[in-house]
Amino acid sequence: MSLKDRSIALVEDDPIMGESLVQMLSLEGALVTWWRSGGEAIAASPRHRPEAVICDLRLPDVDGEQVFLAWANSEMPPPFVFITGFGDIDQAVRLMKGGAGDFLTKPFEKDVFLERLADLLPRRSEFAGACLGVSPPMRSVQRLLDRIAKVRSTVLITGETGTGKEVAARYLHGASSSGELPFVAINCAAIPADLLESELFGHERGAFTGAGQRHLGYAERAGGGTLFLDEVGELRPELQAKLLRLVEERTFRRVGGEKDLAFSARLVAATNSDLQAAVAIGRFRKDLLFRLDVLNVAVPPLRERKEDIAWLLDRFFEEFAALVDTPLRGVSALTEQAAADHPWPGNVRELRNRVERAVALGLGPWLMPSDLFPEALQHQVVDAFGSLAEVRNEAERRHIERALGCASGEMARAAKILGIGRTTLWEKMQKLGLRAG
Ligand SMILES: Nc1ncnc2c1ncn2[C@@H]1O[C@H](COP(=O)(O)OP(=O)(O)OP(=O)(O)O)[C@@H](O)[C@H]1O
Repeated sequence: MSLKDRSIALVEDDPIMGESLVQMLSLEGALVTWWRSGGEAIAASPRHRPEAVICDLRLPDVDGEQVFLAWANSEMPPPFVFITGFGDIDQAVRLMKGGAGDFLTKPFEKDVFLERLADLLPRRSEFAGACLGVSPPMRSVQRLLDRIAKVRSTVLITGETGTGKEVAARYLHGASSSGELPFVAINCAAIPADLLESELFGHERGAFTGAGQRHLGYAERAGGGTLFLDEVGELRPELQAKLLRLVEERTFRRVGGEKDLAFSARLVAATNSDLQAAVAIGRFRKDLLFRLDVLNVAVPPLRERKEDIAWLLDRFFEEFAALVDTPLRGVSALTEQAAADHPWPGNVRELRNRVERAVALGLGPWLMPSDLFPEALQHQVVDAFGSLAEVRNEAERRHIERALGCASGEMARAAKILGIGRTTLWEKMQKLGLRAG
């Protein structure tokens, strides 16, 4: 697999080794960010989302393991390739068991290094096959994104926090013809306001104190791919003006630069705030909103698409159960019921976090409501108990609903998925008060 336009981070204190790796990767077309200390890499970890990190295990300030742990706690941790000396192999093996991607012992051959790195990079086309949900509202969001993927217009994705706006943006990117090009994400609220401009547009050497070398911003690194601006409503007025120029004229300038540079990526902005209201009180530019909101995709909150809850529960359960040695065999019907009744103020993110914790701590064999909602009082958990018949009916109802969802309401296909005859399915649906479609 080619490294062209893949964003790679390097954590290496040795200037000779660092230079040579940067050169080697750049020659392959990779977009490289080089941090010369572990501290620098840790400080940058919440903002930068490279597709892989190459990290020296022995760094002068903090251990490479600490750098790995800082990234491992992020939402989409990138794979790590550790560069180790002979004495560090035990530690490297332990890190691989903990989820790092690979390690190479110095000295290593260029071709071996590039091949092992390329193997670790996520395949971009995988995004295209992803499915955003089984509920009717999410299926229509997915259909809309499939249509938008065919054009290059700017997109505004709206929705409450944690609903999956970035997941939707990644899906759109993967489904586009530029899906092999970079997807560069930036959270406008997570970067200190005074750094944002140089992070977004880059800076020239000497543009300000500490700007020791030219730095390419996200707009430039996105190339012909997608630039995803999350929480765009948080941009300060000066940056709103610069973003307007980016969208209107499709050009930008690095901080301290004199040349206009062309912006060739598709811009996808996202917000969980009401931008119309922000315009009304003068906090957001009306002309910018007009330019961003060319195509609008509204991701509904999880409470408005309850069919996705059990589906996501299963997906996250499988994802986390595969990572640890757990006695848990699956999610109980009671837990599905309790999850369906929960309002999910933190949306999909909350669900994912709850499943992660439940899988880590659950004693099994089934993930129970108290694993998912440990804060609930004991008596509430007891109240959630129904008779066996109630629980069985509820589980059947949910399973049939999911099968119908997957079969787009077609009874014959749903019956096949469920492994029962059409008449049996029809009878069960009558009994449970379900309708197809
Ligand atoms: N359809 C989905 N399938 C699988 N995981 C999802 C889905 N939607 C959201 N998630 C997961 O939920 C979490 C939150 O998603 P994401 O970051 O896309 O939400 P967001 O709306 O962009 O949040 P914010 O407003 O806080 O930026 C992530 O861990 C993401 O992987």
